Amino acid sequence: MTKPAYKRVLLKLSGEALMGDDAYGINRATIERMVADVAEVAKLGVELAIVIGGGNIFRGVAPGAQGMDRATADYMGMLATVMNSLALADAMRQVGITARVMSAISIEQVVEPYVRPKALQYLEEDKIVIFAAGTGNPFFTTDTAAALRGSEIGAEIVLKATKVDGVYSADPNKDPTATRYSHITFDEAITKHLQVMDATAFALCRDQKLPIKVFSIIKPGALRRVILGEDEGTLVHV
Ligand SMILES: Nc1ncnc2c1ncn2[C@@H]1O[C@H](COP(=O)(O)OP(=O)(O)OP(=O)(O)O)[C@@H](O)[C@H]1O
Ligand SMILES: O=c1ccn([C@@H]2O[C@H](COP(=O)(O)O)[C@@H](O)[C@H]2O)c(=O)[nH]1
Repeated sequence: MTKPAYKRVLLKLSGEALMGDDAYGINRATIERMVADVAEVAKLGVELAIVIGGGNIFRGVAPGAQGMDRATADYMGMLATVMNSLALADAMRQVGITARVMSAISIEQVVEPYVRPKALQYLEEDKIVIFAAGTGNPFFTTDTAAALRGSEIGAEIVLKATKVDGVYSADPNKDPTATRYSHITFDEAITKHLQVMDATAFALCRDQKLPIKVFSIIKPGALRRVILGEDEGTLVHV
């Protein structure tokens, strides 16, 4: 009998990874693979809330936003996460998973607003909750939204599913000599300026004593291994 190591988790899915090998946007095969991974762990009985990034469509700090008012660019980034959230929920629906998208910004004709008690109710009903539009505020990221919502819903851990298989001593995509940590404290990650997540997200999780696991969403079976508490990725802890 396989027993999950957690009862409730906040899964942060990389927006950038959604592109697959495409230049931008949502790659169909990639989103279907991500949903298959999620379906596999949902069956284990773990309550899942998801935050998805927007890097495959728009980032307020990207070169394409240069010259724009930062807050306006950030709202565009948040809307990009709404699109990804809707695509994710729809891909889940197609394989028989019930998901609810809740937005931090008000666009009620499209998606229901984020209301914490309602989100908790959905989780208790074993529905997957997808938190869209980040924190609802410019100058933040979806990593911080994951830390925030994870804290609000009483998740036991934030799982950052990204394109790299953990936290490295430097960006492994830029420095081939970078080495991977199996675990690292929040304070070390912040003082070493490790940019796999932003410092705001690290600081919030540290203050709330909410551990983070960074792992690869590309590696087959990695999400399941993380959920089962097996040795995978990097644990960031107090
Ligand atoms: N010390 C580090 N260890 C690991 N990855 C790092 C480090 N420093 C920078 N990175 C980079 O951080 C990236 C992951 O963070 P990023 O927020 O850019 O992406 P994401 O969360 O996967 O995408 P999105 O923001 O679209 O959801 C990795 O792909 C890696 O290139
Ligand atoms: O709380 C938030 C979350 C996101 N944004 C903007 O959206 C983009 C995309 O999010 P990523 O975390 O980079 O994938 C981000 O660059 C911001 O521009 C935001 O303003 N507030």
